[in-house]
Amino acid sequence: MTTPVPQTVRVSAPGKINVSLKVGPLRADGYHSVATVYLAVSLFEEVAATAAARPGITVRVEAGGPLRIPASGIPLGPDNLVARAAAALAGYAGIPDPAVDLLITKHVPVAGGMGGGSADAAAALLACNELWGTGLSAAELASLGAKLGADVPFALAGGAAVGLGVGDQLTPVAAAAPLHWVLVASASGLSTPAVYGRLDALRTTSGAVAAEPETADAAVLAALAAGNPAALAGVIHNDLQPAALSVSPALESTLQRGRELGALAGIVSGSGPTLAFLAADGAAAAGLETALRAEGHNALAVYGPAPGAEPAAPAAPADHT
Ligand SMILES: C[C@@](CO)(OP(=O)(O)O)[C@H](O)COP(=O)(O)OP(=O)(O)OC[C@H]1O[C@@H](n2ccc(N)nc2=O)[C@H](O)[C@@H]1O
Ligand SMILES: Nc1ncnc2c1ncn2[C@@H]1O[C@H](COP(=O)(O)OP(=O)(O)O)[C@@H](O)[C@H]1O
Repeated sequence: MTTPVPQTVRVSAPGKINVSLKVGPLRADGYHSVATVYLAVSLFEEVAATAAARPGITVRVEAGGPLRIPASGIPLGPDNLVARAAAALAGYAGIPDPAVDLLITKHVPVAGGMGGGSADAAAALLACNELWGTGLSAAELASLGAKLGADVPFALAGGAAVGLGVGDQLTPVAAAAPLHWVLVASASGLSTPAVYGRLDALRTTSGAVAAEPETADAAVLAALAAGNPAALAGVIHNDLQPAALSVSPALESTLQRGRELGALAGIVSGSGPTLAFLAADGAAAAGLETALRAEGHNALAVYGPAPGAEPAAPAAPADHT
């Protein structure tokens, strides 16, 4: 008996926040070395890869989800990270004429500082690896992913991890208990290179000399390992935050408001503009989500760590009762 070849493979992959992000000086290659602590959160992208009748890689996007993400700003051609992921895998595995339709179900804010495009790339790598039976190992997928974006290896891995290098050199770290957060999405995104560039400019203006970040913040790792949100609240830190606030000053008042409404701490997620507020527990996060929504913010309670890229749960059967 032969094993049936799957026609569609669906994979989910998480968005992330950086609970700690130290950024070094601008390097000659245009990147910055970082020492970050990533946390995958329970807001997932999904990519469905379907075998196509004719050669070519096509991309469609279904937007929406609890944060009502619009599809605008997402390229649908070969620049989309899922198309680049499929092409990279086909090139590596020696598939000359890949034929696949890729459907992204978008839940993570676009250009939001939560690595949504990286999650899509990670999901596409895993889905095409399964669809084409190419059998790449997790390490091979991570290495292909790192060429697509610094955050892609973490979207494959999920959980909580220290990221060194440009964020792609990962070491998983322990998290004793789920941490509860409330995300606040913005109506428009911020460009990651522009926010890194603003950080360089702010440092030049102030005369601050950035150190090469060599290790992740030990106090952050201890608070994660202990599952202690109150301790974590005192030490979460993002070197890109002043730059994101400088590009988008309106974020400051929302950060302030989240704290007034009971968040233990608030931070810009990655290069922003999504904000992440840390809550004491799940009930506090639900209350904060309600309070922020009542004031017109696009807020969502999530938890982390969450799993990395994995086969998506099958759709719930239709209820015929
Ligand atoms: C800031 C962070 C924090 O995790 O995430 P986001 O806020 O984008 O989600 C990452 O460093 C972003 O990772 P990612 O979005 O995958 O970056 P890439 O596509 O590889 O790079 C886009 C551009 O950002 C800048 N970049 C990125 C990573 C890095 N360590 N240093 C940089 O200077 C470079 O200008 C680069 O050309
Ligand atoms: N699948 C994708 N989803 C979102 N953005 C994508 C995708 N493919 C390419 N992009 C481009 O990458 C940019 C940043 O993507 P995204 O990962 O959403 O943001 P961030 O780096 O802030 O986490 C977008 O503005 C868009 O131009």
